[in-house]
Amino acid sequence: MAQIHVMDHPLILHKLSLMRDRQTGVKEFREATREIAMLMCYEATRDLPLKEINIETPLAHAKARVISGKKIAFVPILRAGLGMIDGMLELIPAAKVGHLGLYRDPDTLKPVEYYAKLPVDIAERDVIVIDPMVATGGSAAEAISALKKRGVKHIKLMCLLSTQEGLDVVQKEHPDVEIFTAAIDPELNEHGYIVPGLGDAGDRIFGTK
Ligand SMILES: O=P(O)(O)OC[C@H]1O[C@H](OP(=O)(O)OP(=O)(O)O)[C@H](O)[C@@H]1O
Ligand SMILES: O=c1cc[nH]c(=O)[nH]1
Ligand SMILES: [Mg+2]
Repeated sequence: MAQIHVMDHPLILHKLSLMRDRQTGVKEFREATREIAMLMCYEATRDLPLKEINIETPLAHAKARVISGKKIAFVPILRAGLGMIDGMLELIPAAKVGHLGLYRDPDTLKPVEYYAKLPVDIAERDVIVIDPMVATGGSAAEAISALKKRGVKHIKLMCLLSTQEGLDVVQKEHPDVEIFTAAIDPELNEHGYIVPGLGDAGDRIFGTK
């Protein structure tokens, strides 16, 4: 079973608390989403392979390490995952971006796919799926399945808030996927919202409620 990494960095936890606060407006919520995504991208890319190259510093020859050309793609789950993409791209600007549109049916809470546009070479890329919320886990599991169907072999999942029950669903279907979450909250309410959570991430990022 691949690991679940729960963040403990004070900057991440501080910004996450800002996001939880109902008083936090769209601008600050969006900024915090972007910033946490950037900080978590740093954690999730610790295993990127390096190679040694020869360079000239102003003083001497040196052997220096650079990332060895790994092909990466980020796949935000629409809509809310879009709030995390700019922060990720600030760290890895050359990454390709695929989009998967899923919404949760409000009655069944099951994910419904409505859009998919992925890089043509997605099967050759290491993919990080991003979505601020893993509640029942249905959307994340479905997104990962959609990528595997298209031949993707190496997938990580990055979210801000999750529940243990949602993570269990993802891990059961996809034991190979390493997961990064800023926090794990205690429960889901009867509408499938994470409690205490932060509300509807998509609505708070885009100001739709
Ligand atoms: O783990 P689950 O129970 O599947 O729930 C999580 C999903 O719910 C939210 O999306 P939503 O359906 O609200 O769509 P939106 O991003 O367009 O608001 C969230 O961004 C996840 O994609
Ligand atoms: O708490 C939740 C659960 C699903 N989607 C959200 O945006 N928030
Ligand atoms: Mg939503």
